[in-house]
Amino acid sequence: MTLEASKLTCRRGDLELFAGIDAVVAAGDALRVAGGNGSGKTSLLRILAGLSPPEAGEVAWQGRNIRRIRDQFNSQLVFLGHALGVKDELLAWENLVMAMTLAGRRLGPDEAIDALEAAGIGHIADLPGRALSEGQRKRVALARLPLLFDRPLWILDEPFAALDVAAIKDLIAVIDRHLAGGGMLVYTTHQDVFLQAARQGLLDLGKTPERPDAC
Ligand SMILES: Nc1ncnc2c1ncn2[C@@H]1O[C@H](COP(=O)(O)OP(=O)(O)OP(=O)(O)O)[C@@H](O)[C@H]1O
Repeated sequence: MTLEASKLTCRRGDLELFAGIDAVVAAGDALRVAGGNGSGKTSLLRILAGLSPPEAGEVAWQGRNIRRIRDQFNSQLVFLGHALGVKDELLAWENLVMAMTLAGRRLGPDEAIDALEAAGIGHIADLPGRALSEGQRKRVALARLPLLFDRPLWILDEPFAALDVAAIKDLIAVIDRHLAGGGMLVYTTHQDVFLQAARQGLLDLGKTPERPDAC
């Protein structure tokens, strides 16, 4: 299994965020995308997940352009972006059911509550999204991960942000299990975290590019 990015260029208006980016992620690999605020990390992750088109270059899954195998690619992918998709009006367990439904999986209420308990947040299962703290919302969103070990490619934007020390440790354990089972991870973080993956890559986008007309 391989995700391969070739010569990716991303432009936002007049600003070229990055150009000529190459990356290969294979089974068991973790690739960290680093860089300053506004350097283009989220933009790159969205391109790798097929959510935005690159200005130039291509992303291939198993050697085929992801735009040509969209459904097949999506069935192999877990993407968790800044917008966690936790709805204010749904209870925490209902949010998990909804996330799994969107991933094409049926999850019953008891299974959802079990999954939240396993994630250490069973006590908030019956709270509506609007009553959750930022870290709790994040943990509700992350609770889908152990249910999706069979999806090889996880693309996670700032998964550790807003988590407390224990939750970070739990998430590292989930990710390590995913990678040990041949899963793949592309992620961003502003915190240093220590994963067990044998092969860990770093793609540093550097500082925020200056606008061409900046003085
Ligand atoms: N839809 C958009 N339209 C216009 N500009 C955008 C859009 N999305 C992002 N940008 C700009 O592109 C640049 C990179 O944004 P991006 O979110 O990829 O950065 P980042 O490296 O993830 O930043 P951070 O570390 O702050 O999360 C920023 O200057 C941002 O304002």
